[in-house]
Amino acid sequence: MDTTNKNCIVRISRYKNALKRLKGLGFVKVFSSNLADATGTTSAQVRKDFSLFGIAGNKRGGYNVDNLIDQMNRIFGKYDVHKVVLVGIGNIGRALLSHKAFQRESIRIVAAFDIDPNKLDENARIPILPLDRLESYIIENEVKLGIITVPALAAQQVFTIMKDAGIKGVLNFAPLNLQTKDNVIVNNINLEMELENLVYYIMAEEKKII
Ligand SMILES: NC(=O)c1ccc[n+]([C@@H]2O[C@H](COP(=O)([O-])OP(=O)(O)OC[C@H]3O[C@@H](n4cnc5c(N)ncnc54)[C@H](O)[C@@H]3O)[C@@H](O)[C@H]2O)c1
Repeated sequence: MDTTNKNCIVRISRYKNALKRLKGLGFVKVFSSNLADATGTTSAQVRKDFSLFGIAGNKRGGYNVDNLIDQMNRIFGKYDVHKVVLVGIGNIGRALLSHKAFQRESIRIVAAFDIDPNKLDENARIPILPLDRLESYIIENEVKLGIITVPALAAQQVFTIMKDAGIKGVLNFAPLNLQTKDNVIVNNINLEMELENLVYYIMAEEKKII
């Protein structure tokens, strides 16, 4: 996915969150200007993003909120169930496993894997299995998404197993950029970098240098 499309999908996600808020406030219709104000962009950008993703609606009379949310849910595949495997049951892995949204929504963690024999539990609500079963599990269950929450040193090895077994999208929490020449999308979540970024902007704002 190129950067333009990636930025656009991030904005669509923001529009969707804004729409949910506006719906909660009683809005039945919205204009592109409402969404632009709520997400810090311009009306022209909202309309451009909608056109790129084929989101239809009556521009002059306003867009129906429920209908927009429905169209965006389709873009994010909310009406299908997307199976996810998670590797590394440490602090972050456990937090993600117990996250309610992954239990009832369309994105569902179906199995977790670890190398530590003390952490395995085949009978848990989400089974925790040994790493050597990762490849066959992905293939047999046709899983397309993976989450990596192992230490940095182990992340590339885990990623290679996932990729070779057919995973197409990876959310990586380990602090390194995974190497891939294949058709796999990797989203790196680097919490330290994000915080550093925030610190910079707060400092810059205080000194009024941006
Ligand atoms: N904890 C944080 O606040 C935090 C913040 C930012 C980034 N991270 C990064 O996220 C990742 C996970 O962090 P954490 O705190 O949950 O780590 P953790 O040490 O608590 O857990 C890591 C887990 O991975 C397992 N593991 C190790 N090698 C493995 C392998 N080859 N295959 C399968 N499982 C393996 C371990 O047994 C352990 O259960 C790390 O890369 C860390 O740098 C963590």
